[in-house]
Amino acid sequence: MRSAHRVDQVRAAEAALMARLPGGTLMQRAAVGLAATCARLLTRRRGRVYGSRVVVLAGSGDNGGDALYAGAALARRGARVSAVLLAPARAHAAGLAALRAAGGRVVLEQEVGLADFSRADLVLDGIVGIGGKGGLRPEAQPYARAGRAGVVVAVDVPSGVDADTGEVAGAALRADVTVCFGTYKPGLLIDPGASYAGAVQLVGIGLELPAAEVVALQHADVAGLLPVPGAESDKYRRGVVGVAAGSARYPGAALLAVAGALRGGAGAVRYVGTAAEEVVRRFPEALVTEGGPAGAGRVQAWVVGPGGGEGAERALAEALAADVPVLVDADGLTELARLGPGALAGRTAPTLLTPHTGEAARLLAGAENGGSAGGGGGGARPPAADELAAARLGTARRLAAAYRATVLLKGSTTVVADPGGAVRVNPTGTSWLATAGSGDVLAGLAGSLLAAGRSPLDAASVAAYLHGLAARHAAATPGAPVTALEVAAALSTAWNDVRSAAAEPGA
Ligand SMILES: NC(=O)C1=CN([C@@H]2O[C@H](COP(=O)(O)OP(=O)(O)OC[C@H]3O[C@@H](n4cnc5c(N)ncnc54)[C@H](OP(=O)(O)O)[C@@H]3O)[C@@H](O)[C@H]2O)[C@@H](O)CC1
Ligand SMILES: [K+]
Repeated sequence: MRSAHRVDQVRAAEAALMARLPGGTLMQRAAVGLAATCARLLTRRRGRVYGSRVVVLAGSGDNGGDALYAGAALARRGARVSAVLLAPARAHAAGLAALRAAGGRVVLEQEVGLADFSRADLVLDGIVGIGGKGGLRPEAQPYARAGRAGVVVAVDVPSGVDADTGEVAGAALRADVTVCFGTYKPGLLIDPGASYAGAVQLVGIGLELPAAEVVALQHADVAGLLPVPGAESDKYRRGVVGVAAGSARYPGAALLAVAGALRGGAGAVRYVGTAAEEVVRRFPEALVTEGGPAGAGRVQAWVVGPGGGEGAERALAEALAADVPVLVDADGLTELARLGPGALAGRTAPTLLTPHTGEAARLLAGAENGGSAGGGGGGARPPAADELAAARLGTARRLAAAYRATVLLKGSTTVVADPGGAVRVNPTGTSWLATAGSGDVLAGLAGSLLAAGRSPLDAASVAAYLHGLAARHAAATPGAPVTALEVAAALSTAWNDVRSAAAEPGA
């Protein structure tokens, strides 16, 4: 599991540890780890550190200090190191002295700095770290636009990325590798920040941190959360997932949601809706009923909404009336936005919402208006979907708080937020999942995990993880496009992948 902590948590842990250690110890630990990664990267690129060209971009804080000390260590191994000072009067004095003593040179002119930057074998981005506010300042912006021949290593956080949220206000410096200290930061795991961070490496510096609110699951965590039938299991004990999906207009959504549900570990899938005939023809193992959730037999969790069309209103009302977990997706979310959070107020079983950012915008507007069906204000401007996408963590949390439900916000970096504050970010996503029907598969899969007894947080984060992995497996060649049905078909490979990696010694 990758655990990410907020800046205030890191600062508190740092202060507690620094009170017990000689001054400068933590920065030295950070710089040693940073220099080791840089040396490995240079050796991979050029065969050796000696003679390689290194540029240190140093800002005014300790982030610049880390970079200058690491630059000094590389200079001692024979690298030709230039330090570009973005705030010359406030550069980290001891770090600068160390660099000079090791033979590094200092560059103050931007033109020279940019020329060095563009031809360097390796650039250390120490402009700003967890003390940063806002995007890159004007003096640093040309580096974000400049061409580069070598590898860019961000120190702790790519400069310009908000460490707590992954938001980028204006420009940020794109890194190939980020070396972070003490813990991951949420902004390194959540887009757009994550897309600036490249490969993220953690250097331990001995911080004692509280339990993390934001985590990214890894194979071993997911393996531990997969429902595995015991010897005594029957289909009811394994869970029956009810799928209320599809309509005359969108029969395909029913098939895709059922395809996902069949591979999520529930013991049986019960389909209700107008596509019953197509469903049973394609999936003879599914139980089917025409009509709505109220008249269907026993289920342990409902999935309602994919391709629901005009039937979504009734399906949602009937599913929410059942005292079992309910996953609401697609047309079910549009209907829920119309009703507002009051529609969930009487529920005691959990609810899981799976919006993309467009649906999130409608849900938030519905929450602010008290539901347009409820005759509330109705006048608030719905938040724009792209603004919500740029602030994914905050959006998921706002929705979870407003609806008192677990929210899986889809998109580049799927974020799952529990109303209690816990957040999981998905590390397996791929942009090829932005394909028609892929959300229907995800809804079925997550609903199946709910029916099998997983909590909404676990069901949603495990489903997102397997779904992303399946999309990678489904591609004929790495990075090739995939269809939603291929993703559903590859779910068992993803499942096996997770289990076998977790079974390996040392996992
Ligand atoms: N915590 C730990 O355990 C350890 C932390 N360590 C390291 O310390 C780093 C944190 O150092 P820090 O606190 O000095 O802050 P830092 O990020 O260097 O920047 C603050 C300076 O930048 C400025 N500034 C602000 N915004 C800006 C912007 N957008 N663009 C440009 N400049 C901007 C602001 O000045 P201002 O101009 O606003 O007065 C201020 O002077 C951390 O990321 C890690 O690398 C390790 O050494 C070991 C242990
Ligand atoms: K940085």
